[in-house]
Amino acid sequence: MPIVRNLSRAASQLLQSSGCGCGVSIVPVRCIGVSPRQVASDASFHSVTFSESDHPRVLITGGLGQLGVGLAKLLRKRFGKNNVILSDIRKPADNVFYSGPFIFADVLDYKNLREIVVNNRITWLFHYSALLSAVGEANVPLARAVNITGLHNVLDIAAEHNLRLFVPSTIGAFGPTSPRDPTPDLCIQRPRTIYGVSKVHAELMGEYYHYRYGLDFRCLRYPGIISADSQPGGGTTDYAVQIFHDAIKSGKYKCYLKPDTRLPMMYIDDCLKATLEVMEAPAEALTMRTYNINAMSFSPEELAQEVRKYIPELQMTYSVDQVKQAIADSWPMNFDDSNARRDWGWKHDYDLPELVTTMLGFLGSDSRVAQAN
Ligand SMILES: NC(=O)C1=CN([C@@H]2O[C@H](COP(=O)(O)OP(=O)(O)OC[C@H]3O[C@@H](n4cnc5c(N)ncnc54)[C@H](O)[C@@H]3O)[C@@H](O)[C@H]2O)C=CC1
Ligand SMILES: CC(=O)[C@H](N)C(=O)O
Repeated sequence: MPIVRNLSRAASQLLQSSGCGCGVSIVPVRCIGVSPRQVASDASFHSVTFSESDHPRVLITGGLGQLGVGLAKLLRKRFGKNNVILSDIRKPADNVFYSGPFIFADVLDYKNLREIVVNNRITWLFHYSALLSAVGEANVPLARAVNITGLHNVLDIAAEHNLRLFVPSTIGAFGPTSPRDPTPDLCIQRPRTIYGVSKVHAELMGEYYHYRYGLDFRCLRYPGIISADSQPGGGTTDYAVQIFHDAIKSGKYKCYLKPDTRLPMMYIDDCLKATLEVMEAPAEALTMRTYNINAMSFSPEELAQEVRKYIPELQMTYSVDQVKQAIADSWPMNFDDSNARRDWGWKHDYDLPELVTTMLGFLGSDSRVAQAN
């Protein structure tokens, strides 16, 4: 078996020469030349003060979606404005562009992404780019490219440059054969959407890179996220955001899921708080690298009933979208997040009543909320 012997000798020589002595640090560096397009990064990114240099240097990919702008705001408050770079392939609104560093980054362009990480001395990466469940089913090739090839690019760059990497997963990483009430961290995962398949792949690849190359990979499975000042990007849980807008505007909402479809949900502030907390948690506290997090669980009819406490005239009708209903019927109804609560002290702040008053207050129905209380 001379070939096998030679291969294992070569591997052990590489391991010994890796420098850190831990035996896992050979990183999957891709053989590429120097990019011909050495874009000078914005001069203001370089003007890091002494105290700012103690903070991580953060890049958020896919940052112009429902969650990224809020995450940038939270991280900038904590680490300083210039230490957090928001990126996307879309054009930012003026208020986002002027609120801190923004850069174009296509996660499918490996060399450009690598250049951004190097030029800006990035140390933490939040990988938010993705096509969500409903839009993913409408364009499987694109979802496969962004969610899987994009992830591979990010993983290699993170491993090569020793980054701490956060990749969100989702309730959509489970499927009809998973236990649904509640769904634990470790169980059967056979999702039936390209979105879910790509997220299980992300969980497994991230954990593999952690054990194989020492990558500091951290992952939370988010429930459906509800926010007032940002629009969802084409998921199955989006109804729980739209209902607030329509209830205030017209007093009517036509729901695409059946009235009793129960799904785990969370207010955006809790989601972003959890994301920062797991990234700041000491590595020793993490017994796993992928955690469920949860806050509440409700059906469209239960949400409508809570909204009617403040907008009694709300009329809810149902026109079921078969694709979204089939997806929702295969997802968890309740999420077991006891490991996150035990390991790094996860605790949500918003249950259904607080969610509803906060959303209505944000969207301009404060007077109705005040009258009802
Ligand atoms: N919003 C939610 O309810 C949940 C979100 N998540 C995860 O959190 C992350 C962020 O979610 P959202 O902000 O809601 O998503 P979103 O769909 O609102 O935003 C995704 C962003 O990715 C960008 N993008 C698409 N292709 C790209 C490419 N080639 N290169 C760079 N960027 C690209 C889009 O322009 C978009 O701004 C996603 O990974 C999602 O799977 C997980 C569970 C629930
Ligand atoms: C729960 C999610 O991941 C997302 N909101 C979707 O519905 O696709």
